[in-house]
Amino acid sequence: MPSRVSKSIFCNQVGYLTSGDKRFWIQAREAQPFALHTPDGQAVFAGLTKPVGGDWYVGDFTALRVPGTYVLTVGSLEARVVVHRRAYGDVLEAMLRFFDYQLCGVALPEEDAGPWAHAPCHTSDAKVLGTERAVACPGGWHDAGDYGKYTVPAAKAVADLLLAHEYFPAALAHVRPMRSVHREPHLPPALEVAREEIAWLLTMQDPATGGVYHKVSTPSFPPLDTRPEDDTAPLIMSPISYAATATFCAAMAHAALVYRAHDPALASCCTDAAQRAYAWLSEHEMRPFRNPDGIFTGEYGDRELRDELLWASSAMLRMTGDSAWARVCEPLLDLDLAWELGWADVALYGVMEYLRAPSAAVSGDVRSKVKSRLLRELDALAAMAESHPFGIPMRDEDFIWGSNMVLLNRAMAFLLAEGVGVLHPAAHTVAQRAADYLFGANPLGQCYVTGFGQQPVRQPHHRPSVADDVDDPVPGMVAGGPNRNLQDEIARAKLAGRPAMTAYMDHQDSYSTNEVAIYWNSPAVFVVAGLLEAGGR
Ligand SMILES: OC[C@H]1CNC[C@@H](O)[C@@H]1O[C@@H]1O[C@H](CO)[C@@H](O[C@@H]2O[C@H](CO)[C@@H](O)[C@H](O)[C@H]2O)[C@H](O)[C@H]1O
Ligand SMILES: [Ca+2]
Ligand SMILES: [Zn+2]
Repeated sequence: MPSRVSKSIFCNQVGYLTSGDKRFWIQAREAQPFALHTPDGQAVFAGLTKPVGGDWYVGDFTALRVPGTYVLTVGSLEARVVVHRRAYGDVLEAMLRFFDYQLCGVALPEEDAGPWAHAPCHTSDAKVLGTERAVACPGGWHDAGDYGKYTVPAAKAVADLLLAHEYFPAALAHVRPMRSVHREPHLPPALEVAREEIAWLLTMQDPATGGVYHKVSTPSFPPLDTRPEDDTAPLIMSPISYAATATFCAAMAHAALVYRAHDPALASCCTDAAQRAYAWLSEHEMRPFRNPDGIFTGEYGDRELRDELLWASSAMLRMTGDSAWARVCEPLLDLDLAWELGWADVALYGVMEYLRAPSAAVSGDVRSKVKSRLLRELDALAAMAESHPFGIPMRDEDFIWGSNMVLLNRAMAFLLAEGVGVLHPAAHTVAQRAADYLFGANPLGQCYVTGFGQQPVRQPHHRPSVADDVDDPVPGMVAGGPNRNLQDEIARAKLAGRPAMTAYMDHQDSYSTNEVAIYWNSPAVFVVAGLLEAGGR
């Protein structure tokens, strides 16, 4: 098939860090000279693109380390590129403020939320399914484009934000959350934002048994053009589940450590909650959650629950420093679980908790075995990135529902590993390629974050953005991204036969490619903060 010649330059539409590596892509039949000029026409850099597979060519202008706004030209094509020490400062702030926009049960005032302000929503108690028991479970974040609040993905999102704070506090220090919606004492930004979800999670634990409800939602998804405050169907608490209780336990144990220095009262609540949740796990079987009759919102079903037990057990190990927990974790670390950071495959969170636990509490042999496997996992991802035209650790089969999260989780794994001494030479290159891809360096030239780039997401499957009378969507939201499995009507009608990396549509009805979710934004916050922190040095 004749190779196609680019109609555009595919580059990071948000910008490039002054000291970072800087690349763009084009489609061509042979290598092309390229140049960068200042707006007044002064040439500052010239180079030649190189083939990277198929008809893709890459241009590298890493050596340009003078901050500024430039015009990149390749033949008759041109693009505007920004080079700056904090090129990702604004997008990082917007991606963290997304969680405040998702807040449930509070008024988002105009002074903070701008035109996307709204009145309090979902303020009624929830009924425990099948009973007359009412539970107050206010606050927390709407999960995604819907208004459900689900324990399992909440645990991932919270863990990611806590990790971002622990790893990259300097990069996050400049971010301004919506101050008016947060209680005193004000905390470092990621902790301030995450505290709202932690406070809601605590309401999801059954005081009598320590078990944790799987979700609170209306029976069905409301229509897409429903504003939060207009979603007044009754709230139902779906049954306690093993997955919810285990991921809750892990998130609480992690939070207990992080908030000890900032909000001791919250930290001690988290400690108790984690202990009671683990006690429930010890008395219950690993039973996958299934939507009960009459409940049609998101299921977050998951048949493999040993990874959730690993995450809970190793979080308890790190929280207590008690080596007895290591004896529980070690056999689970030996299993052939998927070491990932997903909402269903969570083992890598457990691995990280184990490796970050006090060394006196773990076996030195197991620790080094775990580190070796982690390095092998990263080697496999690095090999994928090496053979991908855009340098991302993705194969065609990885372009599934939430593929942008898959990519961001993989980049996050490299940066997490660095924090426990598992250094991979490809770490920062993979993280930068993931950001380049997310911000526009992809075959669609799509910047997958609302409000950013020359071609931002404009029609996300996000009820507040659809239902309001504001043209622009809520900013800072990461869209799910290409999904080759055609899992919504629009995708089936318009995307059939498309190459995996282009099976995406910026359409409000394409929920399987264009929704947004708290646990798609959370790895993005981690990775972009990591790039900023490294670039800021
Ligand atoms: O769309 C984001 C969420 C909006 N709130 C309701 C949730 O139910 C929804 O979550 C998504 O729900 C989808 C449907 O259950 C999940 O999709 C599944 O994701 C799996 C991979 O995680 C795929 O293997 C599988 O084919 C696909 O159906 C996807 O991960 C998950 O992010
Ligand atoms: Ca699992
Ligand atoms: Zn709400």
